[in-house]
Amino acid sequence: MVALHVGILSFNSCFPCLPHSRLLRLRFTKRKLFPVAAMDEDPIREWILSEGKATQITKISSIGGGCINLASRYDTDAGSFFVKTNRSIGPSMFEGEALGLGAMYETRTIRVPRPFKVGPLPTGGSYIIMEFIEFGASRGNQSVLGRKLAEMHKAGKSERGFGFDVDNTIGSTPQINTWTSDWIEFYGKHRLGYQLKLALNQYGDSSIYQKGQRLVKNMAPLFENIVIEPCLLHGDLWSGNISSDKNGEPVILDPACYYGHSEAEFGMSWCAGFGGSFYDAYFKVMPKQPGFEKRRDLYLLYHYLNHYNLFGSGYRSSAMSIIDDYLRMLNV
Ligand SMILES: Nc1ncnc2c1ncn2[C@@H]1O[C@H](COP(=O)(O)OP(=O)(O)OP(=O)(O)O)[C@@H](O)[C@H]1O
Repeated sequence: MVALHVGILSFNSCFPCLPHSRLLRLRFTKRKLFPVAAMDEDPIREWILSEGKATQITKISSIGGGCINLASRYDTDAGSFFVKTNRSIGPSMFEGEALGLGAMYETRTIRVPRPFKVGPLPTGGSYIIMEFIEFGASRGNQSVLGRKLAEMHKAGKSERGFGFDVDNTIGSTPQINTWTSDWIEFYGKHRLGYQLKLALNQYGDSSIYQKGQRLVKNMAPLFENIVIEPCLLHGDLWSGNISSDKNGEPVILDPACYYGHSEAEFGMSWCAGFGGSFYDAYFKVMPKQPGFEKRRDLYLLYHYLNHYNLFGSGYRSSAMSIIDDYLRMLNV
């Protein structure tokens, strides 16, 4: 198969009986019909065998676990690569993932797979190639995870405010990351407001929409007496996206990165199993801010609303009771 990537020679080996002139004609026709030349027909192989510095792909095996994309391991003489493909969605989703992984990788704090390449598949859809990580058996040490996550929050700073260079997705829901200088405005509009609008459009749920918007307009007192600096967040930190490498070092995967309030990172904590040692280690590096406890549910709310929008009414009551509690607490 490697030979397929070296143009006329490889063609020759596939059609050994054709006279040279016929071969050239065939090659020409093929190029005309398919502007993407043979070398580009499998851009994943092409990248691995060029910039990936491999001369041979020895094995390709599929990896289960993900819900949205097809995942594979490519073993080569230059090591292993992790590849995800999506047959219907264009490269923008993986570009968002690669930018997020790249930003986290650059902080040199917590381990994340290094992203290598994103592109379109010639048959439609897209792919991402990244560093393959050999996972260990355990979930890793909670206090190391807490410390390294806090180190990432501390190191990942933004000069453009809250947001990210591209929009990305949370699950399969679009996540809008328009740069905004004010956190309360960003969280109200692009996080809670976006999900509330989705619930209104999707389910006609005007009750949750109206109450939720009332909370958005009146939530400023929850942020009194704190300075909120934009920190690089993983954005979708739940147990399915947390692992450890074979040395027991924590690894975080599959991000929905943006620069936001550090506390928003705990919005998926209801599915993350963070224990006391995790939080103790985290707060040693990123001290707990006044009012942390009273904002906790506000950050869960975004993800409960997203689950309501993705998976239906089972999550509505959790979202609604958070909104009702805040409206009562704020007396609005
Ligand atoms: N860099 C990597 N190296 C090795 N294995 C990986 C790597 N990244 C992810 N995996 C494995 O592949 C599986 C699928 O990856 P991932 O969860 O990113 O897929 P996805 O379909 O994009 O995500 P999801 O459906 O969970 O949103 C994971 O459960 C994990 O076990």
